[in-house]
Amino acid sequence: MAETIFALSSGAVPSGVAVIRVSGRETKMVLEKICGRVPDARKASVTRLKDPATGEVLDEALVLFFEGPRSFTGEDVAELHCHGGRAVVGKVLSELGKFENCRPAEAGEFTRRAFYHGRMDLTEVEGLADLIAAETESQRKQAVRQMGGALGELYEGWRSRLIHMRAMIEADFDFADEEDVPGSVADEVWSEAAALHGEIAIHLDKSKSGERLRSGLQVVLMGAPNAGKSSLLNAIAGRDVAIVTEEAGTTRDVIEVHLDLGGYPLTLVDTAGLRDAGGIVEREGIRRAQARGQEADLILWAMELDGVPYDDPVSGLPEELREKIPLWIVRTKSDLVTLPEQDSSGTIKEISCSDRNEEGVKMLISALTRFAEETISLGEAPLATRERHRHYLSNCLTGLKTAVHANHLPTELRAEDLRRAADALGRITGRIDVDDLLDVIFRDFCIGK
Ligand SMILES: Nc1nc2c(ncn2[C@@H]2O[C@H](COP(=O)(O)OP(=O)(O)OP(=O)(O)O)[C@@H](O)[C@H]2O)c(=O)[nH]1
Ligand SMILES: [K+]
Ligand SMILES: [Mg+2]
Repeated sequence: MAETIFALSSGAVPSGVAVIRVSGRETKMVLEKICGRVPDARKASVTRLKDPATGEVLDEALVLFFEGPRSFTGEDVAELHCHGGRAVVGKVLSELGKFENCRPAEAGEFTRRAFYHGRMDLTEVEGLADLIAAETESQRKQAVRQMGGALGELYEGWRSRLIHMRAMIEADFDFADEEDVPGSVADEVWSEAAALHGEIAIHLDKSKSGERLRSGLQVVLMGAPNAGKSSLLNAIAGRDVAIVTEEAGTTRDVIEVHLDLGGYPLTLVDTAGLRDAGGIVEREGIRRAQARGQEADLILWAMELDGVPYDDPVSGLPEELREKIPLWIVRTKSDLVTLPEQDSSGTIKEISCSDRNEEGVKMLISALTRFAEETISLGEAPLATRERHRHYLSNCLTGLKTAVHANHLPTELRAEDLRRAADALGRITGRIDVDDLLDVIFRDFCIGK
């Protein structure tokens, strides 16, 4: 990391204040040249920024200096809080680019350096990315917890238990000839390994919750053409998102609305009405609708409320979706008929509403909010939040399981499985060779972070 990097780290200009961050070996030199001195570390000072060549004043800025390793990146870091005008920011950045060994930062490069200098583990890096992307209150909570190291600590704790187990086995091995006691240390280790397997399995089981919280629950509106799906989407979103007409087959594209329901993220998806007929475009729409249904956490099956008893309410829904995905029936256009409250199939939740009746829409929204709370409730324990975590957790479990059950194999081989299990956890936190992972993880970062 020979080069010093710089970037605009605050949002788009123009803005009231723009924060330009500098990190690397030349930071002090840069400060001397454009501020005239290196300010006291961690103390804000108002300073004139000057063009080092001509002495021309570029801006009056609030300058902060953090001496490495006590900084975000672990290197010397400066923050120049300039006025957020386009020309001001452009001029300061171009002056910084003129210094030798200084160049604009790449996306995520400040955080990458923080990781390299041991300021953050990989789960903390991911937590930071999630915090920046968080749109709802529950996403913010989960991200703050992960950025604070809760998930990394959990995994490092498990990993050190595994390392300890291996050490016990090796010690036992070394002394095997000397002491001839039945019921060796190894037996204890294997039962502890089995217990750890149980703990990790429970954690992995809950990981779907953490991932859903990051990406939002997927709720897909499906039903026959003209059932009133798009009208319902518009009513729930509170704005005119999808085209509504009396023509059957109006919607073709998959239309998404992102909702914040009581702090929980939920994506509501409108789709083409399902039917056999239709032209090329509509058939493609129907194919997309079904594909989207496959990924749903919940399908809302829209059908007109008509008072006619039905045997199979969801006869239009493909078989594979019915069996796999939770489903509610939403009886639409409830303003057109008045019916006594009817109990239908009993097992499927049924809600009546109409885009012309605020009460019905409110009922549906609160039912969806409860569904979100139940599906992705945040407990006390940190949750795995990414497919990447799930992948290595299952590798860890495989290693543990093999070690525990292979009592016909030599102890060295079983200890090797424990090592594999520990390494899998080390790859989640970044303690074990992760070079191949870094590009994927830092890809989501923006410039200046
Ligand atoms: N009276 C009444 N009419 C409704 C209601 N909801 C929808 N409609 C009407 O029903 C027709 C179809 O509504 P859409 O929302 O386009 O139905 P859709 O299910 O999205 O239809 P496709 O996209 O073609 O599959 C339109 O003429 C709407 O105005 C309702 O709650 N009450
Ligand atoms: K329609
Ligand atoms: Mg529609």
